[in-house]
Amino acid sequence: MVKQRGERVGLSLQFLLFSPEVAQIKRADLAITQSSEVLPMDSLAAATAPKLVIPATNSPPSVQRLIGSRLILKRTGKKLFRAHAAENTRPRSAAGATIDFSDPRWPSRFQEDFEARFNIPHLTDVFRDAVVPIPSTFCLRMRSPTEEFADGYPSDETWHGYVNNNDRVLLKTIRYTSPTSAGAECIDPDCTWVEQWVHRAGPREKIYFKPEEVKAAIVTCGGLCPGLNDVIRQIVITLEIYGVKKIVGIPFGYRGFSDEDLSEMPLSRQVVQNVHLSGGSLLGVSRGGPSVSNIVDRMEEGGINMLFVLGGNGTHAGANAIHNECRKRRLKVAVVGVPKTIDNDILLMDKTFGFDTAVEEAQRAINSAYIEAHSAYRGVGIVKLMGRSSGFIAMHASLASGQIDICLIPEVPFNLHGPHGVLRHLKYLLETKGSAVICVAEGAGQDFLHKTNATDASGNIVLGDIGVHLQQQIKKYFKDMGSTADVKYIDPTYMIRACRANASDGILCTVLGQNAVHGAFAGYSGITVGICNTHYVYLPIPEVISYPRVVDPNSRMWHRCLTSTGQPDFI
Ligand SMILES: Nc1ncnc2c1ncn2[C@@H]1O[C@H](COP(=O)(O)OP(=O)(O)O)[C@@H](O)[C@H]1O
Ligand SMILES: O=P(O)(O)OC[C@H]1O[C@](O)(COP(=O)(O)O)[C@@H](O)[C@@H]1O
Ligand SMILES: [Mg+2]
Repeated sequence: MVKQRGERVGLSLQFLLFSPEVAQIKRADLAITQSSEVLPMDSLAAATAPKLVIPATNSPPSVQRLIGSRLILKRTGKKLFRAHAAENTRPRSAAGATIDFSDPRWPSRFQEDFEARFNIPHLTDVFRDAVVPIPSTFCLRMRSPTEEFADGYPSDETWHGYVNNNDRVLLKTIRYTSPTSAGAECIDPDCTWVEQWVHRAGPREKIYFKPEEVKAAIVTCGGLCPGLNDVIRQIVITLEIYGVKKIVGIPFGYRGFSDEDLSEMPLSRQVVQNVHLSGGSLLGVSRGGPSVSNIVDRMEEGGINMLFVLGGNGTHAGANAIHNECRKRRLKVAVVGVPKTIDNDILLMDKTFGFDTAVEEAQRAINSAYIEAHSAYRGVGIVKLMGRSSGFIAMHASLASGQIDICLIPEVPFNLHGPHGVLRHLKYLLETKGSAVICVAEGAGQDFLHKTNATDASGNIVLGDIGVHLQQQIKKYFKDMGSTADVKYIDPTYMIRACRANASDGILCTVLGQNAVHGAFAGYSGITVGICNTHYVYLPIPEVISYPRVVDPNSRMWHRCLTSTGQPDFI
């Protein structure tokens, strides 16, 4: 299972610098990750580009100057942490090789490493010359494909709609000139500009599958997310435009590959025509399921040679394992992912589909909580929104509504009690405004809750209900002081997740779904599609799932959220 690599612990800088752990790591190079976590450079996953590397020679005050006054220390487990810290080597490039910043060629070496990491696997890596491409059949000249391509493949060589295999998209677009600049993502202490290019998505002029030889399957895994049906629909429609006739849906996630009582669902334009008009997944979803080897057995038996996998981090880990297993068995199969996560917790992408819809739908719950709180005597509204380890929905929904007084997310530690706690601030709000509204992400404040260590079928930790806990604690706090608070708790999470996609997500789903099919026909496998800096790209799966994307507590966006709510630090 893909898990977060370590426990995150919020600490003040003062404490961080003098804690025993840091006494150790001060002798090693420190990496500041994109989410402002600090860890020894050596323990940074190969796939992780650090925001900033602080060489071991930097004194603590300069660390303070460089990264501001609040940090999250990532413990990778004490033993591992110390073992790495003791090694004290030079900063590593993104690919894991050490970087010697005194070597003037380090930027070009870093760039080469980056290119290698973001290279996207292709069928010809394994089959060399055995796979001969044909001109693309993706064109609009033949709208209703003739049976068996009796008149040859349709093609349109005059159409300038194909993407060149060498086209690239710039992954990072800001040239930071100082590591102290807001949100700075620097490789070295001087913030040297290094271009980081990734592969552009889109239809290619040459394709590596004959449409009549394709059997394509689509599977949707994990939890629901607005837009799943839109993506399914676009994949089916685009496959048909290429001329594919055998398209099936795998029912109920990876489980559909193994359960005897579940069978493939034939798909066509006719079947999917109106599916985007409702939420959920036409195919059904599930967590858990069979082993990768069982899945590939079933794919072999069923003759599936294109697999489109819609899901989050876990699903993509599965997709990558399926891709590797197919390679091991020398199967000419394209496995392409489409990231589905309402939490928006996949790395490197501007956003994932369903997120916009979730933020929009959350407005209704927030507005209701506001009205309840505002109309009650000393009213407090609480809205819990999804976000297992990432508070993007809560942050964006709070910002969009302008009705939230306190936003709590998993990335930013907080106290409930004490002079700087949430409860003390609530008291102040009730005294000054008469009411207050709290928006809390489901993964926030889990330390306050009883841990059961229970996991779901996919191995994800089952979270405690922070909304209920807040409600109880607020009531008790005011009762204990002989006062009162009228607390109303709204949990709209499943109502939000079950919505159909809004117009902007509908378009995102369309482009992602179409590009997934283009990627498969182009012969790529083990890739996923995403939007980076408004352009669509193909990324190798391991790069986007090495850890969940989280809100950077030092980011401009989180700061905007704080200025909007007017909340203090709760530490
Ligand atoms: N590391 C992994 N390798 C293979 N399959 C995995 C892995 N992690 C999760 N899965 C499978 O992926 C599916 C979805 O995972 P889950 O974590 O529930 O949702 P999501 O993909 O949204 O994160 C499940 O069927 C689960 O068994
Ligand atoms: O109740 P379920 O189905 O386990 O889903 C709850 C989870 O779904 C999510 O919205 C998204 O999770 P996935 O991306 O793994 O589907 C989480 O925020 C939440 O914890
Ligand atoms: Mg998950």
